[in-house]
Amino acid sequence: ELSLDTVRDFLTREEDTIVFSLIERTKYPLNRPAYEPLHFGDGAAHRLNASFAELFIRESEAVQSKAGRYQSLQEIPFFAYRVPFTLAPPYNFTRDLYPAAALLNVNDAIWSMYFNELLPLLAKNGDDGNYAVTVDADLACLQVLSRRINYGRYVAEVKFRGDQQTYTSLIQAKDRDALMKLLTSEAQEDVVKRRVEKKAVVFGQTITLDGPIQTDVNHSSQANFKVDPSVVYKLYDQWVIPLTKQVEVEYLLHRLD
Ligand SMILES: O=C(O)C(=O)C[C@]1(C(=O)O)C=C[C@@H](O)C=C1
Repeated sequence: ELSLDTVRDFLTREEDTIVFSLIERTKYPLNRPAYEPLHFGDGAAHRLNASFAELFIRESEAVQSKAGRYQSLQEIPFFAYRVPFTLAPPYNFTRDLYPAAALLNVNDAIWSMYFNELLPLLAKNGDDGNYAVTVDADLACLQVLSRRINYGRYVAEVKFRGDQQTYTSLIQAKDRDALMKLLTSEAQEDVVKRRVEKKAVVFGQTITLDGPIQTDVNHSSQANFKVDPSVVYKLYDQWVIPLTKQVEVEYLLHRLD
């Protein structure tokens, strides 16, 4: 049963997965060659128009697609596939989303944000050649960020059902700004950003048998966390929440199609 509480619980639990997946990526150096166009042999003719990261993610998603991952609308791949059958047992997923807007997503924006903005803040310079495990860690980050952000479809569906009259007139007027204002709760955004920063403080500590676990975000700057809590705050403030809201508005604009 979808409600504002259940969709917010879902987003809250995804925070844990996001923080842990970022922590995993920080284990590896930047490993820049994994993100540059691949070359085989000499000359321009041997240059592929894709990086190792793109090939790895495309192939990984193809396997997962065959295994039924994208049968659930909570999951949206970065590359499009036509897969004739799935290997997984069939399951009748509930269809909570409005069909005309169900597949709407901002994966392209998530992809470029992750590689161009976030990754340089996460990974230290260096190259240890462990490209497959590194890019596997990128894939885990991308998948959870995509699931969280594109879950804005479900949040928007709940909000629409909760106030159909107001939303319907704004949708009919195609009033983006008013829709954005109506679905925004600044108090909730503040809770989310401060909580996720605290999770980075708590989850990212080196655990020893003596001493208390640190929970105070403001007095923890001297400590050495696995992922910088201020980067996690910034990730939510600048990208995760704004993109989620973009998904919500786009979903609503197609809610009466
Ligand atoms: O919880 C909500 O109501 C949401 O719409 C989700 C979310 C978020 O991305 O965390 C986005 C917009 C709101 O202003 C508050 C929070």
